[in-house]
Amino acid sequence: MKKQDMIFGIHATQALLNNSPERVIELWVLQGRDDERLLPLIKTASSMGISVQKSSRKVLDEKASSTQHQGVIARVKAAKILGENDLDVLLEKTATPFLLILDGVTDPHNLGACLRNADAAGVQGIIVPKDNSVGLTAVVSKVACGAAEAVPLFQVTNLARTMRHIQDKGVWVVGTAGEADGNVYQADLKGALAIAMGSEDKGLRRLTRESCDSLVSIPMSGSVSSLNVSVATGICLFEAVRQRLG
Ligand SMILES: C[S@@+](CC[C@H](N)C(=O)[O-])C[C@H]1O[C@@H](n2cnc3c(N)ncnc32)[C@H](O)[C@@H]1O
Repeated sequence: MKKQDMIFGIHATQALLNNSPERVIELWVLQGRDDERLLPLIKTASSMGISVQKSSRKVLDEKASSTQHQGVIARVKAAKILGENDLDVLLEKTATPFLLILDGVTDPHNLGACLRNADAAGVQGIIVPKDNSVGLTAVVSKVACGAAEAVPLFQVTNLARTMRHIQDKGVWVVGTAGEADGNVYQADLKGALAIAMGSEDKGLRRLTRESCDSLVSIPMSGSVSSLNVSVATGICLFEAVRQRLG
């Protein structure tokens, strides 16, 4: 397990300082970039006693292995990996769980976008299988715009078993697949709920699909056969939000 990580981007770094400042070891900011968006961040970090170092763009690009750092990189202690026991703690204290299951999403941009959607929709936690899924990388954090530091990600060994476990605790699991008979707008998404999304290439695995309480599709009118998983996630989560608000 890695003991340290890099997180970059203004929103991701700000969220980290807000939610888990104890994880931040030091910040590197772009020399001469004392602009309006970076200054509050620099001030917050300095007030917490976190060292802030000025570096050239070239150094920042190298540290982030990316040019997408927006002039700020945080060196952080790696986040605690959450598992089945942590999920139980969440379920104990949550009256009406609203969860997202991602069955093998491998593209960091997709996981980042799903985290961002989940945060915006008020999802309390995301469940992913430990194997064959992307974890919380720096790119995921950057794309998630702060949501990776706000929404807990539970990495479980056996997804089907975890699904049965949350079902035993009263959570209704709705899987999504283009060929399902019922559509997401007809489904009841109001109670304790987990919405399960499949991977980019294969969709839901057979066992995951068979473990769902129901399956829904998003109606498609055009010529493409499926939506990007993060787009489909946003549609399903916000249909649930619409119903839960009503
Ligand atoms: C890119 S799709 C996977 C396509 C894959 N070839 C398949 O056969 O399922 C990734 C995930 O997004 C969701 N998704 C995409 N389009 C959908 C649709 N029209 N209805 C329901 N879910 C959809 C599903 O969770 C799917 O597993």
